[in-house]
Amino acid sequence: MPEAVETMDGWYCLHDLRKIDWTKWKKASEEERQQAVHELQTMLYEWEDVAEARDGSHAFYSIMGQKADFILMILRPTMQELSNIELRFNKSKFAEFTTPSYSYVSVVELSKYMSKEGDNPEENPGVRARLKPKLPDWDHICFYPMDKRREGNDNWYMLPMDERRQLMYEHSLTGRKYAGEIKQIITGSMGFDDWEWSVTLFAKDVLQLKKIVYEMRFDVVSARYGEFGPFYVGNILKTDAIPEFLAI
Ligand code: VOV
Repeated sequence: MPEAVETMDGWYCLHDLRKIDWTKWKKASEEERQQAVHELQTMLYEWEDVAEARDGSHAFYSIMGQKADFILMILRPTMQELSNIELRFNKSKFAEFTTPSYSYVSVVELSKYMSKEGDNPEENPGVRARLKPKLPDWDHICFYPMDKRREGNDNWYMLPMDERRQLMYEHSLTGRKYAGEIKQIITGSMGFDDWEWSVTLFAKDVLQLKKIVYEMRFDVVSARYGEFGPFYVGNILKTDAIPEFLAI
């Protein structure tokens, strides 16, 4: 029986994607709109303080196309805290003008494929920091869920550990070419949501998102074993810029 790789798990993660009901928003009174914007900004400023204290992190981006209007990605030490945030958002005035479009529940995950014999990566401060990451405030985000295939001869879960390790190593070489251009957060979601991992990429130059995903299609681990869910791409929505984003 192939051996399962050990994972290290960090902060819990919610990707919350919503649409804005622009018709309803336009029909609301100026006072209602102001209340909604103010509440939303207050929440985000509070979460910025949480991030400053290194008790969590979040990212807020507008989404291109018709699948959603914005994404809120939240990281917190416990699932309960994520739940409280979701509830608070749902009870806010602004939420009255939104409809859900997609959500994803997971936990920041690093695997031990690359660990050296006898090493305990959990003791490594760099590894510990990556399990509780500070999400970058780069201009663009790309989020998608994915699986590793389990079909006939293309069954990732039947490969021996050494073969999987080698394929992951090749994957990491492609990834390393994008150092400084792309920051990736991989979260595991087995038992939590419909796919096995979520991939969240941040880029300063939006084109680098297309380039890395394209190049990785040729890595065996993606070409042969990758299955992908819907892709979402967007632009940063800074808290101060929200009134302008929502202005009508
Ligand atoms: C930005 C670049 C980048 C870099 C440097 C990088 C490196 C690494 C390393 C070293 C490791 C293994 C150890 C660990 O850290 O877990 C991983 C792990 C993983 N990756 Fe990755 N990945 C990147 C980027 C990157 C992308 C763009 C994708 C999507 C693939 C695509 O085709 O769309 C991806 C996927 C994953 C997944 C799903 C896993 C977990 C798989 C598993 O079976 O456990 N990843 N990844």
